[in-house]
Amino acid sequence: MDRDWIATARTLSEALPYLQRYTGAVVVVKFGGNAMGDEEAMADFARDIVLMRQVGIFPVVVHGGGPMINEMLGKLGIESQWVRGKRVTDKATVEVVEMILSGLVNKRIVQAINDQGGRAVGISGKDDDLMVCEADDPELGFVGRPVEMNVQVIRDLYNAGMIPVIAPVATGMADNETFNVNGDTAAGAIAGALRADRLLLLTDVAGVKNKAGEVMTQLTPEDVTALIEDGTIAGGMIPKVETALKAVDEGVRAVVIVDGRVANACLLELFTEHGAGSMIRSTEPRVKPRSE
Ligand SMILES: Nc1ncnc2c1ncn2[C@@H]1O[C@H](COP(=O)(O)OP(=O)(O)O)[C@@H](O)[C@H]1O
Ligand SMILES: CC(=O)N[C@@H](CCC(=O)OP(=O)(O)O)C(=O)O
Repeated sequence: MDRDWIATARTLSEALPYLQRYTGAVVVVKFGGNAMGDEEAMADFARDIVLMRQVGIFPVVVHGGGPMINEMLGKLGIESQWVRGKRVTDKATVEVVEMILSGLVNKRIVQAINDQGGRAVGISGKDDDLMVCEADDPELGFVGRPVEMNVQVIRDLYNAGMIPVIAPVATGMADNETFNVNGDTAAGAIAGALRADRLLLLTDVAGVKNKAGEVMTQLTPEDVTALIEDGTIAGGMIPKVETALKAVDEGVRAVVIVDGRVANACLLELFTEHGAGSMIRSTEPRVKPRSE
């Protein structure tokens, strides 16, 4: 028993350099539907987020919810087609997407964080015109590509001690338009606009795998392009790596694709030497300072 307490104290002590490194850092965490799992996984994620805020990090949660959307569409007898990891979205589908993401999933995460003592506030890309989109591709219907980001609402929330939890649903340029945005795309656009220190993309695999099925701990933009071209990176992993490249290009220091099924995935990545998953980072020095 005594030994366990000693180990706990040592773990905390060893985390000191990482705690110091990340104080004041903005960390955007994309919580994918497949990583949400059961209540325990949700509570575990929520505890990590609250701990991050407690030690002086500004966590910003952007979530998905693809499996939950599928479940409701199934009940309604609506089928989805997928193109390059994105859901083809007609009018009926976008209504279900908004109900499930902004309603059910967003509030479930908010509640889980608040249950752990955090102060989560749930919004979508529509609130304060956070994310304004245009149609990504005519083939995809109401799938949005963010074209205008207004991230002040996020800064206002985290500077006031709150944890923003954001559903990837957005407004369009025209009145009454609603767009379904891929969760990874939304997280990348938000991280880019905030020039975040880290973007963690939580998913249900150990990282990006190469042809031999091994997890790659570091990836360059050239690796990513080659792996998409030869089909090694496919399906839902495509928007993730494309997001990572774009985010790094926009000034995010590093993007890490992390296994969200592992307990304390965020803490493992941020606060231990071990790190986790696949990292895509810029070798360029930061050009633009982050505005407060
Ligand atoms: N090269 C690859 N490495 C790892 N996963 C890959 C790769 N190519 C395709 N995938 C698939 O991408 C999936 C992750 O994307 P997705 O299902 O959209 O996750 P999430 O719901 O967490 O956002 C993995 O479960 C895996 O099946
Ligand atoms: C355009 C598009 O594909 N939107 C996604 C939004 C949810 C999402 O991204 O969920 P995950 O992160 O759980 O996959 C969808 O309709 O499923």
